[in-house]
Amino acid sequence: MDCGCDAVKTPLLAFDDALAKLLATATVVTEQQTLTVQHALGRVLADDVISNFNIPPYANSAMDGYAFKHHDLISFTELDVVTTSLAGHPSEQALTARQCARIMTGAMLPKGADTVIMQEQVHREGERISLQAQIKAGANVRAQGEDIAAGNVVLPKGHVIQARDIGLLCAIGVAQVSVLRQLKVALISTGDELVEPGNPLKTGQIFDSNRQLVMAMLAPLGVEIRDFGIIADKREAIANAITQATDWADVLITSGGVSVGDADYVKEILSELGDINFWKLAIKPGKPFAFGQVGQCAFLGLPGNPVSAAITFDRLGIPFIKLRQGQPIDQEMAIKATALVDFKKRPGRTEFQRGIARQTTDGQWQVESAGLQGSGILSALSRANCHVILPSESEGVVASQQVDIIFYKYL
Ligand SMILES: Nc1nc2c(c(=O)[nH]1)N[C@H]1C(S)=C(S)[C@@H](COP(=O)(O)OP(=O)(O)OC[C@H]3O[C@@H](n4cnc5c(N)ncnc54)[C@H](O)[C@@H]3O)O[C@H]1N2
Ligand code: MOO
Repeated sequence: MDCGCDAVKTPLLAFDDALAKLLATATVVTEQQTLTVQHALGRVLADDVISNFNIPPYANSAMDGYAFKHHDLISFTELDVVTTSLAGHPSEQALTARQCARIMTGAMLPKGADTVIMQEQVHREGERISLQAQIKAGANVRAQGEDIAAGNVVLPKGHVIQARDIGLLCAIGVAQVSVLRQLKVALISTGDELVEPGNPLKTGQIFDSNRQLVMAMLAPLGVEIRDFGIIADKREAIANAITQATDWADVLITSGGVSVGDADYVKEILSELGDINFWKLAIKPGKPFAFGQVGQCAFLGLPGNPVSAAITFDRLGIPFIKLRQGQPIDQEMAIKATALVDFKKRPGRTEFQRGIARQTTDGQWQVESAGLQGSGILSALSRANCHVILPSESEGVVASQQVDIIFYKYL
């Protein structure tokens, strides 16, 4: 039993139950904004995007060569070159029997043509060509609308815009899109011992690493971040910072002060200003993680220990924020790996240990420990590439047994 602390009174919530509770409250932002396509990367579409154009808008050549009517080949072995079609400069001349057009890749097919032969497959003398290869009707022609038909939905509402979609949107001539607004995320570190990196370190102080780590994890999610910095372990200072942050943000992320120490005010103040949905999880690291609501703002109270902050934010914070932003949460697949060492634990909490997984030549996965598993050991977290997941009631695994791993994506 723990030390006479609140763990005695507050039962630990199972990881899956905590995640389910968290996600159950995750309402998606509804406000929309219009953005130029260039600024829409990573954003969530608020409406379907419909193409006003056929793409390609006109039948065109896939090769540099000669365009002609395939039917002519029944009667003729040679064709006269009567016009030229360049990309951006279509030929005005319609082809008649036994005629062909010099044509370049991307150029519009002249009227009367339905097939293109590449120039390497013809013999040209003056303005006459003879075909040196068999060719099928319609060969090397990109049909009008073969990629996208006018009126089709090219990207559905709710889609997260990827780099490749920017190309697609530009190809259909869309300059602006309607997207959901960014989720506003505020960050606070608490602790008298904390100093911003780059400043001198006095006795009893450490550098703040949690806020920067969480901000780095948030970067690919494209949220709007406001950094409220380091707040001293003083009730009033913490209450002020939390009030300011929750007035502005959709989600407040705090680090530290959620355990049971004499200066651990964060959880206490959050419960005074709002409601704690749950506190204390049956997970390791990250037991004192707290979740709740102050006014319209949700808060995620990360434990101060750096690895606990990182792991709880990865396992609980990222899916919550993705869902609030209207993004689908990652369908993570735990895979089986052979433990190369013992991964031991005590029953009672689900553990997310730091592992280094590698694939063998026969495609099997193996995992070793990334080092010390303490919740302050950032060097092991940095070396690791995956969570080694040890179920709550297990005592871990011994070397050569199979264990579940999940690769880091945001860490
Ligand atoms: N009597 C008990 N003590 C503790 C318990 C418990 O159940 N009973 N739980 C332990 C666990 S588990 C964790 S995790 C920590 C969490 O404590 P807090 O969230 O209150 O965090 P702090 O006490 O403020 O700090 C803990 C640790 O982390 C360092 N820290 C804090 N913030 C940062 C930061 N931004 N960057 C880097 N390092 C940070 C801080 O200096 C402490 O060393 O409580 C255990 N104690
Ligand atoms: O959960 Mo604490 O995070 O064990 O250090």
